[in-house]
Amino acid sequence: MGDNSNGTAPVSSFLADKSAKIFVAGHRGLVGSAIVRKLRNLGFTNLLLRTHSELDLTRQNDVESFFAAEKPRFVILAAAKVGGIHANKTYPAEFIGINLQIQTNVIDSSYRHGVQKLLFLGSSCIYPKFAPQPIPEEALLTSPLEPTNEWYAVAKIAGIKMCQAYRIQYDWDAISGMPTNLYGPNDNFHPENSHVLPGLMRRFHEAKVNGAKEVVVWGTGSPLREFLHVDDLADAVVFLMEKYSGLGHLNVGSGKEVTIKELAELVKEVVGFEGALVWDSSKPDGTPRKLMDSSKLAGLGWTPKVSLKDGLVDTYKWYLENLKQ
Ligand SMILES: NC(=O)C1=CN([C@@H]2O[C@H](COP(=O)(O)OP(=O)(O)OC[C@H]3O[C@@H](n4cnc5c(N)ncnc54)[C@H](OP(=O)(O)O)[C@@H]3O)[C@@H](O)[C@H]2O)C=CC1
Ligand SMILES: C[C@H]1O[C@H](OP(=O)(O)OP(=O)(O)OC[C@H]2O[C@@H](n3cnc4c(=O)[nH]c(N)nc43)[C@H](O)[C@@H]2O)[C@@H](O)[C@@H](O)C1=O
Repeated sequence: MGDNSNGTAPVSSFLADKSAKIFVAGHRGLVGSAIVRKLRNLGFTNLLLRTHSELDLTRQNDVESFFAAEKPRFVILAAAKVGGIHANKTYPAEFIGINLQIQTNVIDSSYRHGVQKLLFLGSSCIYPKFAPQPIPEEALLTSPLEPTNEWYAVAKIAGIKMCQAYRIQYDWDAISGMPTNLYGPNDNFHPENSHVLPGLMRRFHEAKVNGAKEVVVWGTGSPLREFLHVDDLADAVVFLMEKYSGLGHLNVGSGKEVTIKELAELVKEVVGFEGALVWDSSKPDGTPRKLMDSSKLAGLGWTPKVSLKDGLVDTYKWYLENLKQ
């Protein structure tokens, strides 16, 4: 727990012991795989990893037995039911139910089995639909959520509150980071259920390969989104594990926003598709704008490094090398 003058710095170092056992939950996903890359690059040698089929985190007894047997020292919770606007709208029961189950099981078992520190990941969708921009952490629970993702957001808000409650009642070091929209290697490129960036990358790529004249893009193109490369997020996760032990959740963003129209033009250029964009305004826009205020994290000394253009080039390279066409 924090015992420094501002009460938010950890008492012991995360980076000091590279043999510490760290459970990265969701290690094959976009975020989990980037965290594993980062930890391995830093020299960590004792990562505890389980695939979904090896350990279903919605099963309380299995999670309990796993923690009892393995006793990790640190936990980074990057396992969740995740998806873009269409998936969130279509599968509300899964987005609230699975996420509540995973996070409740992992947070509670971590506490019960002596985990020294846990990091929970939420999302910028926890904030009200019409939050002030850029969105400060204090905007949480001040007005209604965006309906397309309220089920997921409610689960994520419960995760933040659970970490806070365990810190208050048990003096236990659980922290929460709220990333903005992420992208990068190992993203989900599903045509309907993905987020906008991988969804468009795949659609433009397939249109280029098939010689299509146009590509359909959802909504009006006017919503603004803030994107962060997942390698920057992984860097921020390690930074938070090392430097932060406060009660409040912290925003993790790039500080830069683009309209969906600008994003679509950029992805089109990176992929090299030369046809036209057609806007399908029957599809939802979602929240109009969600630029986060990440100045608290910046104040602790963390800054992102990857520009959107460089990140897109890197992601498209990964896509070409890794996806079965
Ligand atoms: N992607 C984004 O833009 C953003 C993500 N985040 C947060 O980051 C975290 C990770 O997201 P992301 O990496 O994008 O998601 P992914 O879908 O890429 O990865 C999620 C991981 O969780 C695993 N998982 C899901 N359900 C279970 C389960 N029941 N038991 C065990 N493992 C399970 C998945 O395994 P499998 O595939 O085998 O099911 C997968 O490895 C989430 O908490 C998300 O809210 C926050 C902001 C933005
Ligand atoms: C990270 C965050 O992600 C989700 O929120 P979102 O930001 O609205 O997610 P999105 O990436 O799916 O869409 C962004 C914008 O882009 C437009 N859009 C255009 N064309 C496509 C398209 O082809 N696919 C998608 N998915 N969107 C498209 C789309 O209509 C919307 O205006 C949350 O549900 C929640 O999961 C969460 O936390």
